[in-house]
Amino acid sequence: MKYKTQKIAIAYFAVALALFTVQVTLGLILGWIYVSPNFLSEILPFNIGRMLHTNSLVVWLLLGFFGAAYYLVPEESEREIHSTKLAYLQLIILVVGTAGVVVTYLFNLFDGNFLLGNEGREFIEQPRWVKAGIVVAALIFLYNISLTVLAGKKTAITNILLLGLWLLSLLFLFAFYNPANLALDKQYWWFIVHLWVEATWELVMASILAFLMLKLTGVDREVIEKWLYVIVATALFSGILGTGHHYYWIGTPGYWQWIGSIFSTLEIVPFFGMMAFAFVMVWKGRRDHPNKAAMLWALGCATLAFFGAGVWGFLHTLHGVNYYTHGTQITAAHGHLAFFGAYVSLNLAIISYAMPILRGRDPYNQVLNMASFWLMSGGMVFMTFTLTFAGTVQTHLQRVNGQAYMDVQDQLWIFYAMRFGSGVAVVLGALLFIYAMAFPRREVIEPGPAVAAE
Ligand code: HEM
Ligand code: HEM
Ligand SMILES: [Fe+2]
Repeated sequence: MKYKTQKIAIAYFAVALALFTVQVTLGLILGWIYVSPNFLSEILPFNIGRMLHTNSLVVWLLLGFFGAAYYLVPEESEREIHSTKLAYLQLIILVVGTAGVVVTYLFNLFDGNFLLGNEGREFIEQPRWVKAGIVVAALIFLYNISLTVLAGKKTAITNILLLGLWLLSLLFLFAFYNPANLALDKQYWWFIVHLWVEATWELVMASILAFLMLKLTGVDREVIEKWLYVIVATALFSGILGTGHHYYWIGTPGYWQWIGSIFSTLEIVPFFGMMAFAFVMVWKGRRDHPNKAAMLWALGCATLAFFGAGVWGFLHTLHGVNYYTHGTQITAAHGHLAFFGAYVSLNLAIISYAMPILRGRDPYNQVLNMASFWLMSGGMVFMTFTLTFAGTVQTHLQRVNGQAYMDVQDQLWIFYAMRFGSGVAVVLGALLFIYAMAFPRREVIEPGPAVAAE
């Protein structure tokens, strides 16, 4: 570790991983409710658990991005972070906001209250006071990081990271705009939900991957920067108009069906680019970096993101297909693998790389970390298949044959049972990851002098 303010990242990563455990455990509960619908129905209704599952996902991913920024910006800018105090203040605000959300959702408090009640729009259900807190925290973060970058060396990696973080924060402001007209409400709602994961977060992903490749493979910075610019340009070119794939059936004009189909198909390009980038860098790289687990997560991230977002996204993005699959388990299959591949794995990659350095622990539990990669990724891939099968059957019975929703659900039981099984693997993988990062490696018993002499 070259700069002492990089240590801020430890706190962010620790809180992120704690929330990650909460998120996947809630997923498991939701998965069990699908198998046994009355499970916990009095204490934790499905809709509340679902809000907590998706919101904790987004919050921990963002905390991970913030942590990644606090780790890599000093190294890139060759400067300490402008203010350590502000960085911790930002974390405290976010933790208090998260606690507020959990309490409000769990006990269903302040229903309908303008400031304190939850808003009920998927992913941005947070009460308005929490949203305001998020904006304050984001402003503190942007101020702190921007001043650091401006005072120091500017690299393509920090420029693109900052661009992504600024744009995603600005887009969050649409969370305050909730028009009464449902079509308009949805139109702006996708500005956050879609333009986050399919535009601005992609910039964050590309820059963090670039940083990891720079460190892990030792390829020249100029080569990495060229790739970075191409990826960012194709991401923005396709992703912005690609929002149209959510405008097919919400009451917007019909031309969106063509704009959405064409541009969202092009969204495969940046994800393919990131995968090709990662593999070409490893192939060209001269460095044999000892942290193989970080490399595994980085390559896994680029690959699973290509499949989850690119391939599974394309599967249902043409409007002729989406007409049938909209809002079925096909959507859930894609949502899970895309989020896991792109953003969960990205965070686990940078955490795997940075934590051993931050905590001065090298060698660390690397083999366990790699085992957690296979367990978690295997579980998520299996879950994606079970949901894809469930979604295919559902689409046919419900959308083609016209059977009632609940009658169809009854016939999908076996897929949901298998999804639950894969969820168990994911949760175990997550716990293993945390164990590998949190605890020192057991001492390796060196051969004694007698053995060595043989
Ligand atoms: C890191 C891993 C995970 C990620 C990234 C993730 C992500 C998500 C996302 C984005 C949604 C909303 C999906 C949509 O609107 O289509 C969701 C819902 C859900 N997730 Fe997960 N999840 C993860 C782990 C799990 C696990 C381990 C389970 C357990 C089996 C699970 C079960 C569910 C269920 C049952 C829903 C509700 C789906 C519905 O409304 O029909 N998730 N998750
Ligand atoms: C990492 C990037 C991505 C993530 C995290 C992601 C995640 C999601 C999630 C969670 C949903 C469900 C939203 C909801 O209805 O609540 C969704 C919907 C959708 N995604 Fe993605 N996605 C990504 C990239 C893509 C790409 C590249 C494509 C196209 C090639 C795509 C095509 C779609 C389509 C068509 C829907 C609407 C499904 C429906 O009509 O029900 N996604 N995505
Ligand atoms: Fe989208």
